[in-house]
Amino acid sequence: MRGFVSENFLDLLLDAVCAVTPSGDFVFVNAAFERIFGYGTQEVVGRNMMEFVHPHDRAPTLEAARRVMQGHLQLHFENRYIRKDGGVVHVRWTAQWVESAGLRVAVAHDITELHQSRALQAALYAISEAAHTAQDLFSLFESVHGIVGTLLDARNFAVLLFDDAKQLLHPAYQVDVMGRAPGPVSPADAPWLARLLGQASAEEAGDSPPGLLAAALPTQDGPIGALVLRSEDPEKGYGAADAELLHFIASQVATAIERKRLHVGLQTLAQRDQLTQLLNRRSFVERLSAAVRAAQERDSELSLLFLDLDEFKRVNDSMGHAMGDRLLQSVADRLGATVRSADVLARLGGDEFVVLLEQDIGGRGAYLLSSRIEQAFIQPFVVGDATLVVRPSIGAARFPADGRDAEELLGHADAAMYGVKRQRAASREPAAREQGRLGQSTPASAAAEPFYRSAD
Ligand SMILES: Nc1nc2c(ncn2[C@@H]2O[C@H](COP(=O)(O)OP(=O)(O)OP(=O)(O)O)[C@@H](O)[C@H]2O)c(=O)[nH]1
Repeated sequence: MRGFVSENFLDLLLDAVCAVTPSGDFVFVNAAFERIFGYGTQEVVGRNMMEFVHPHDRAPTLEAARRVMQGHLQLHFENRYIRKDGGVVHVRWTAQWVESAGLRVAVAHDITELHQSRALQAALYAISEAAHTAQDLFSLFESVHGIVGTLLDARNFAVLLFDDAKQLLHPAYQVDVMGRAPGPVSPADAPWLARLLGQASAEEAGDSPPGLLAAALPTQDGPIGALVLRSEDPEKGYGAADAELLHFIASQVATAIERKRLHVGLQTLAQRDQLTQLLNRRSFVERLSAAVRAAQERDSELSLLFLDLDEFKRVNDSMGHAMGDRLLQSVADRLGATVRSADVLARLGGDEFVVLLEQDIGGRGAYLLSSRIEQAFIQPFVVGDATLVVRPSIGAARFPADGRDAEELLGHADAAMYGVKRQRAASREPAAREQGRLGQSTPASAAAEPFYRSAD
């Protein structure tokens, strides 16, 4: 009966059945073994099973085999094998030592699909988690890269985002093991990308380059870009199942990008001054408070500069509020170009600006920056047809000497700035009196001299 069963039923089983010697050499495999692993009987009998085990799983597999040899019935041991076609197959084993035959007998159930759906579920969860936790789009793409890498060969991976204005796809993130770094690409020059973005038909586009796998990032308003994977072995490339998988992932990534963009947009809106795009008062005070805490911990110092434009009101009064706005924007740009990238620049409101020197190099650092700003304002501002000369009064405060917290420091720097402004006004007074300007209702353009002037 036993012979009858083995001869007639073993090859009908969906699970692989095999028998190996104590050292792990195959002596028998059934037909399902070939369906699962890709190797026929002739190709494996006499070879050691460890050759086929995924390198990462060899140690636990040897340990499981040792336990079977000790007489334990091994149920539900999971490991991975490399299929003949190079693919990875996940299997769940049941194995037993058969003393009478001197062989280990094992039955392997293919759980690759189950594993893939589990991995996919985990990946989708991780992508949505990353959309919430990533600080910005780049870190979101870094996380997505890692996640896609758990499912597909993503050693070469790029996220291309579509720039509507320029009609170009920009690599917002790309990692390439060979160091290739292609720049922006126009769908007009890459028909396969045009097809992905729905701008060309399959007939027009033809096949995508060998070894490439790409999926559009779909949104309700159309694709916003694409995920692109490149295999190092174009012969092997990616299959239809991989394409389907990437397509599915791409739709989740597109949702995550949209969510992140919205979040970053709202965050920027809340943190930035809308006129100049500099940090606003609220976020500057947060930043200053954090810097004070850090300086306290490090037992170090920091400096703060407080700037207020002299007689800015006259620009508004004589040339209009819109012109005043444009001057404030130009002032913000010039300040941005004058401070170091490590300094934190903000507009507190009106014509008041502040600079925080987090990487402080002593009181001298603040003094030097203050002089540099004064120098930068010597050059007139050209706003539309007008050439305007405007100067800032600058006050400074240092932590911890001038204040223990953000509020005290700002108060001190503000007061110092007013001291400078008063001195200046006092030194201007005699000259203004001479010209008969004080106490008179004078045309703004005349009264403004020398603080601003219009182009002729
Ligand atoms: N164009 C424009 N003006 C603003 C804005 N916010 C505030 N202001 C004006 O900026 C002026 C600031 O005036 P102050 O700093 O008090 O006065 P000032 O003329 O600069 O005089 P001093 O600071 O004493 O030299 C006020 O007239 C405000 O109405 C803005 O967003 N745009």
